Amino acid sequence: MTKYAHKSKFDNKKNKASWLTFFYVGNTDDVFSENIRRVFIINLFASVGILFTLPLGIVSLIEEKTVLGSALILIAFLYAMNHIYLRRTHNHGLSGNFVIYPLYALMIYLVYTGGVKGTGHVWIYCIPAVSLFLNGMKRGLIELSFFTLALIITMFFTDSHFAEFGYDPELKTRILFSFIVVVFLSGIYEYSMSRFNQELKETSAKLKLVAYIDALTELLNRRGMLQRLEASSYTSFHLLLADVDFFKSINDEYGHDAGDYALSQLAKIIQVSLPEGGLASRWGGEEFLIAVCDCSESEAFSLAESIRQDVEDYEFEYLDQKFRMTLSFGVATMNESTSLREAITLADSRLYSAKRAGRNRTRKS
Ligand SMILES: Nc1nc2c(ncn2[C@@H]2O[C@H](COP(=O)(O)OP(=O)(O)OP(=O)(O)O)[C@@H](O)[C@H]2O)c(=O)[nH]1
Repeated sequence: MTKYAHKSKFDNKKNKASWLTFFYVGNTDDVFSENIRRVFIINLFASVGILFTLPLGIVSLIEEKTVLGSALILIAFLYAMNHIYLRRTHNHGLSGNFVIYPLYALMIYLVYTGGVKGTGHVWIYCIPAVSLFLNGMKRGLIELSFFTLALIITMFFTDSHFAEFGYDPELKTRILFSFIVVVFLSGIYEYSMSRFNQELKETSAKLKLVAYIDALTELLNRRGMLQRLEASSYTSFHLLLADVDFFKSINDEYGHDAGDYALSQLAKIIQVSLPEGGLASRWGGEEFLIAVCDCSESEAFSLAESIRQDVEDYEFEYLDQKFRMTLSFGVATMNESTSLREAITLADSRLYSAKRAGRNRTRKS
């Protein structure tokens, strides 16, 4: 029979955020969601942005490059504001745009002016990774194509300050090609990462299914049932605990495969008898737990009796063997005065009492 000594894993489980998550994301219980991951990474990008633009902006101002210095400090300020906004709202779509578009503009500006001592162009290589991450493959590649076009126009068709720093004329072409190579490599990386993430999601969905569904009967398993019952908003429902009578002798007489087949047929009989909103689970080897709500105790008792009768009348056929089975039921109610665990224990002891009274019967007291 059933033992309920252990506490469910689902009791009072909370995902606690680390201080780093708190710094980048703010208060959240949902640390592992895709949404929060994006918020975290955008703010991480933004803080890296601040870390570079603020000191470079100050240096530029000291060197009396007023426009460049002001632009860098303005970007650092906007990123800091964005951080606060994102922490509060978690609206990563808008914030992502807010990070990437000023970044495109800043990079083109740095290439055009040469930045500090003609080194402005070395920063453009951070663009592909940030753009692909924030926009995804498709939109990222489209935006990177436009950025590359803007880069070509700036370097080859404008009166940029490139030549003023005494670079070899070949450098522009090399910058362009090396940038395209970085776009290409970042694209491959992003593609393999998104494939990996997709596979991870599918595997996690499959694992969840295996963790909560019984493979033989395709009903909820005990863990799945407990999770659903504990998460339920109903403050009262009825539990019908069923156990196959003398199931060992079915196995012994007709074989284990016939026993398996009988259990899966039994699950179907139970499933079709369930009223709307009812839940059925394979609670243990040859035990099934049914939960029904929005009905009276006597209706719950009648449901148990009707399933019991259906099973008694059903002839199981496995290969050329025919056999019959019966069920014993224990029925109990969970409500304000009886907790879920107490109701399960009560249903279990009533089932035991039905067994002792001769089996193939339902006990509700
Ligand atoms: N075929 C099959 N048998 C199972 C499965 N799970 C448990 N069993 C068998 O179910 C039987 C349960 O036997 P018991 O607990 O002695 O109970 P019973 O024979 O049903 O007798 P009562 O419950 O006292 O009426 C055992 O022989 C288990 O091997 C399963 O998944 N498939």
